[in-house]
Amino acid sequence: MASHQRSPAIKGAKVLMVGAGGIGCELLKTLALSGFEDIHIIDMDTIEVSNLNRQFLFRQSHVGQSKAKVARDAVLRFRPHISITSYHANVKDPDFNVDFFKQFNVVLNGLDNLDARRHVNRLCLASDVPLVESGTTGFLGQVTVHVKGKTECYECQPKPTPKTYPVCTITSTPSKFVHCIVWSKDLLFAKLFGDKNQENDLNVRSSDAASSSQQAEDVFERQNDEGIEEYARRIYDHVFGYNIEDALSNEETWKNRNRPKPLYSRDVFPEEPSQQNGNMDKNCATDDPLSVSAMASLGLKNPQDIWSLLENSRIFLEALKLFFGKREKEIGNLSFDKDDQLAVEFVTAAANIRAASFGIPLHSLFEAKGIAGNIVHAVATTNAVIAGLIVIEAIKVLQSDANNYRMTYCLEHPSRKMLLMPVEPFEPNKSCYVCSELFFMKLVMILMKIWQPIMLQTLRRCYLSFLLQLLVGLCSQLKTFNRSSHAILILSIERNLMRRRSLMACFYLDGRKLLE
Ligand SMILES: Nc1ncnc2c1ncn2[C@@H]1O[C@H](COP(=O)(O)OP(=O)(O)OP(=O)(O)O)[C@@H](O)[C@H]1O
Ligand SMILES: [Zn+2]
Repeated sequence: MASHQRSPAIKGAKVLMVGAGGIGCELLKTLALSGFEDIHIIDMDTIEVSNLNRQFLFRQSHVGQSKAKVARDAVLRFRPHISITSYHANVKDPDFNVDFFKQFNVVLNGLDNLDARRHVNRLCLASDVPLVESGTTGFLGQVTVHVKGKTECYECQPKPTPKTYPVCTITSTPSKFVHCIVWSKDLLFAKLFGDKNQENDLNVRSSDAASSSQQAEDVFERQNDEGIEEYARRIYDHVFGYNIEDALSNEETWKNRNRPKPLYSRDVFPEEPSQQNGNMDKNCATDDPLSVSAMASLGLKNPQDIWSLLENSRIFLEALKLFFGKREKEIGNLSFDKDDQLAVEFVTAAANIRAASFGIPLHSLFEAKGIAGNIVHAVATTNAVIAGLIVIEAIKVLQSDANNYRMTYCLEHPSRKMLLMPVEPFEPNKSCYVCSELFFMKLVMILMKIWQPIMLQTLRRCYLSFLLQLLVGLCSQLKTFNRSSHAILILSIERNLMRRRSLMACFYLDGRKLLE
């Protein structure tokens, strides 16, 4: 690539990469081809078969070997004269301390978890080394630059927590397929196969049952004299028929919404379901409960097909019957697992039947599994684009081109015909408890020294970060002090308290006193 145009800043740079996975493999290759000659790479993992479709430095024969080492060897094959040092280790190991970080001109993250990202952020702040941070989720990705005192640190803004949905949307007014999946997985599956005593927002009484002798009973309980077929159909009619009819009786709810359609098994099946029965024998060959399959019984093969309402209804009944027929011992203790084929089939079918009732497009088992397991399939191209952007920002950092630093977002759909959206980095957040250099730290330390036993107990009990943020709030107007030791002190306090060490240990990291 640009080897003949290498700038001295690139050639002389010593770079630390953390993570040799999807982004890391691309990044190492791009760094090497861009003229970087001294690269260190840390990754704690070994190669798995599932990595091979996108982590192109790895081959089948490498499965089980260190990612960092194999990535190094693969790149050295086409760039034999550069230096690549690999560490098969956790970046949180004490060996990777402030002194270790100080030897680098820039640190580049290709990690997949918040915890390690925060740790690297703090070490970069403490050692005053710029950090280029990155992440991808399917088609989405971002690269951000964090330079102490100039731009915000990785922890200046709170990170979004996993998405949750209002309960009423899930239980009564779904408008997206994901709402149907959450209902199917967290309410229906949990109610039928999980712990019966657990609180659950699913309506447990059908309108017919309310007026009958079943009034006080849980309709999800199978009666003593009830056959599996009869039970499965009763559940079907209850959740997709009676419950929807019940919801429709509240006119207010549907004033501005499309009314759902109640579905009963007698309407969905053109003939008696006994004639539709799957071939359970197709499941007899295996002893592994996780491979029992309603799809196999019914001869449905392609997980990427979108089943009709009839097919979903057949899968629903068949999966329910298989759970009671072949996995009865587990009932009461099951929780949804994306690797449990029968559970995925059941959840997909139930979500699709509910979607059909609410006029929401149906999805394939493959798609439903992704949504239910919160799986976003990695896209190799996104990783490659992000790796390229990391190198571009790293070069700017090495050339101290601060005016041109950019946070770049990789979008799924073009915005103004652009898929990449560059934004100027934000300034450090003055109330960030990691990078803001406020008097409060001194205050915390004095308090700790005086009240060590009490503080230790209290800190162990409450959330440390909450406490620190509270103190930041109180002291945010006070003058700053001590620029360098701030982030690392936080790191040390957290690390030592979590390991239940003495409070004085907090003032030392890797044997060195942090503050006078
Ligand atoms: N604390 C850590 N120390 C060192 N390496 C880490 C740490 N945490 C995560 N990593 C590495 O970061 C990399 C992230 O890569 P990626 O997101 O592609 O994940 P993956 O495990 O390779 O793939 P997937 O999770 O999608 O199966 C992994 O190789 C992982 O080992
Ligand atoms: Zn910060």
